[in-house]
Amino acid sequence: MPDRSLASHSDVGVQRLPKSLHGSGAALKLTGPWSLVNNCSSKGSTVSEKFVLPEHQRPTLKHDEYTDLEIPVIDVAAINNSLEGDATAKEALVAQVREACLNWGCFQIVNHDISEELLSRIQYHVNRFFNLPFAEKMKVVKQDGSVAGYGHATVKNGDVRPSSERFFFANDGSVAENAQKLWSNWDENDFIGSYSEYYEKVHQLSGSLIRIIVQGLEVDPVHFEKYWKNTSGLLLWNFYPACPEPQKAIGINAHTDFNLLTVLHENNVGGLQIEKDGEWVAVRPRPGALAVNIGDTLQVLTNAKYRSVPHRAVVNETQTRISVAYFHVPVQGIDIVPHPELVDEHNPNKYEPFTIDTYTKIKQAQTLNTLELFLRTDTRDNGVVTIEAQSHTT
Ligand SMILES: O=C(O)CCC(=O)C(=O)O
Ligand SMILES: [Fe+2]
Repeated sequence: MPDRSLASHSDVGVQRLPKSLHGSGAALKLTGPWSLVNNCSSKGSTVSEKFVLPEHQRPTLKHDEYTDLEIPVIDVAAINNSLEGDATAKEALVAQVREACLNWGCFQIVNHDISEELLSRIQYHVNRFFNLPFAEKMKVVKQDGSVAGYGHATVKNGDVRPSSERFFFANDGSVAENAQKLWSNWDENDFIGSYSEYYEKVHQLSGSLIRIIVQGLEVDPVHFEKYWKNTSGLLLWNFYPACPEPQKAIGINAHTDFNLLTVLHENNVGGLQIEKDGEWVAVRPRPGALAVNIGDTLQVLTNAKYRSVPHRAVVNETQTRISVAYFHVPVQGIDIVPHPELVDEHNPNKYEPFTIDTYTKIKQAQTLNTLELFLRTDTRDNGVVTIEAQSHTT
């Protein structure tokens, strides 16, 4: 099964990059919103050509092809216990999370404090938004240079489009503005209320999770804290319409996330796949559970002890899938460097310093193996980095 190996999942051939950190695909041309017009199923029983992947890139693992190889499911009820209060439960949680981070780079959590009622309210708004007529959605289309708005995973000129739509939110007043444009006559308040409630909860939860994650490293946490003190995050709604020939298309290309940590809610359809030891593994959705994955910047802070997991989303023939991703983002303007206690003669510092501001821009042009652009020359094999060019941006 060729596509199961990540190494064979090269989109447009292999690029060879010079040692320089910069110039990594800045010339890529991105499509504009006009290319959103139709979705995967718009042609009836066959998939529209713009979504058809070359044969060698097609996903062979179906959305619901689950096996016994499953990502860990972790009960996080003890997440906010004080160590003094219930040391045993908390220590057990730290140990489970550590194992999951070392072996998988991701896990699912249950018994968190985001209620199923709130999750279904969010799903209601997600469905309502994406089912609006195209012209309505275009009222809030993402403009060049802004983070927030409606769009789809950016694609290079001439490349095939992922079969999904997206709506990005930013903490810059645009949520209220967009809500007004869309819902001025009906449930604007309900939308903003549900959005804010979810944002606050998932933001808090991510803050607690990241502390549990770094506790498992058994190093002085002070180095880490500046990266997430008063930090914020971004929410993204993803929408994957049913696709008449799902085996020919992809919902979101293989990528890693740019940030510290992502918390993902999905409906009960299935489609998320993660890469484990060169093979794709389908993640089984569990009602009420949230999926958590390590992002690139946490990989750097841990000097690659914890890895940012490559993942993708596949589509299916009959059901619409939605997901809501929360990206916990490090504070801007600070160099991201590994914890000194995780660097020694056996594990030299692998990365050149960078800020999240720079990284985010580069990530837009290359979404898989992006960190290889920042490998220190003394840790590279031969001074030349091999990357797979990708077409999706997170
Ligand atoms: O929808 C999913 O399962 C994955 C979404 C994702 O990876 C992303 O938005 O970065
Ligand atoms: Fe992602």
